[in-house]
Amino acid sequence: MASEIELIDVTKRYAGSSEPAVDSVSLTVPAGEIVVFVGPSGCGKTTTMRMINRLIEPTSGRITIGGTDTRSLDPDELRRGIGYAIQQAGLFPHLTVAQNVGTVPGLLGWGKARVADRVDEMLDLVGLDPADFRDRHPRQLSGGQQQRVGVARALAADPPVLLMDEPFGAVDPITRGNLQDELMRLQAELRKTIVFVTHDFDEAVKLGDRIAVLGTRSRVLQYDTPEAVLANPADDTVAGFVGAGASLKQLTLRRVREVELSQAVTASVGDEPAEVGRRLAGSGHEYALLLDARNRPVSWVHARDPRQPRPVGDSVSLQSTLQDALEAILTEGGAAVVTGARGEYVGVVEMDAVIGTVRKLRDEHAAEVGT
Ligand SMILES: Nc1ncnc2c1ncn2[C@@H]1O[C@H](COP(=O)(O)OP(=O)(O)OP(=O)(O)O)[C@@H](O)[C@H]1O
Repeated sequence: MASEIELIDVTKRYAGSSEPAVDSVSLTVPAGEIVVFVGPSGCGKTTTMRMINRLIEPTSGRITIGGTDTRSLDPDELRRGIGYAIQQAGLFPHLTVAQNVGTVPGLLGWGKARVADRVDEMLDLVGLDPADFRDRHPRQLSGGQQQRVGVARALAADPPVLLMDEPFGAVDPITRGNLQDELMRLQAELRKTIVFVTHDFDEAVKLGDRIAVLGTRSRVLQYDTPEAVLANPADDTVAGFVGAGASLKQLTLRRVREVELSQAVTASVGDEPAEVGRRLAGSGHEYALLLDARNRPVSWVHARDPRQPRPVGDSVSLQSTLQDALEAILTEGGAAVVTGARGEYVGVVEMDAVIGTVRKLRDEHAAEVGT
């Protein structure tokens, strides 16, 4: 069960600072969604996030979780109900992986056997073999493994709310991508309310159901879906943050199944070249796609040279992103073959269809904001 989080006019003034670190922020995080706070260093992301679990007490304003004012709860009790994952994982170095993951369930008074079961279930969930990892110490883990344990620990007591502060900030880009993919897979299953802090805009686009772009003192510059922020940055500051290549980034948000597919001229691998030539004649196409007995694409043949097939290299599925499709189009030179669940030919995606989709997206979002 997830809970909505609401920040109402929340301000934080640190003692001795003339300016507030967070100035009157109001924002609703819908239940079961990932909201990413993204903004430059020092803008107040961490302060804003930590006020949610009262690691930092707001100077004024109100925060509710599932409708309950957090000030009405004991801070320790509040924090046991909120998962918290941070950069460098923040594991206790002298405790084993199992003891780290079992910390909050232990504090909640769960019995030993139940905690042990839960630890194994959580390690499994984040892709670590419990038999191999439960008795290790954090120093015996790679950075990526430590981050996985950090996520397992945050989820162990099954909290409805998860706060994640640059949780994948300290690992290499490939591990980071894998951890992001895993978080998305977990979230599809768990549907927690997640607040995620990063200064990496691409990470925000990939993970967020919504993105809150924050400026100085945590002022909310734009709060919208990644599609809308990319298509229509609210002002120059947001545009600067979105950075170059906004249209290319949009391609990672759209799937091949959303694009109108074209049909290639097809023939069977065993067909006579003359038959292939007949099919191409008058079709307006230069190439035919040869399919095997199970309808799977094998090679392309050119009308002028039907005896010299060229193997299909890169193909995409209906679930692939348009970025993958574009990559395949460029590799294949013209069109990318699209296959279904069993590898069967479904259609082809062409450059024009990709361009058309990006243009349509931009028009839709332009219409929404009335520009
Ligand atoms: N304990 C503190 N006492 C005084 N000022 C603080 C304290 N913690 C943070 N600040 C100040 O508050 C502002 C916001 O800090 P915060 O850590 O929330 O920003 P951030 O956006 O998370 O930054 P980063 O991305 O660099 O982690 C900064 O100017 C910082 O110097």
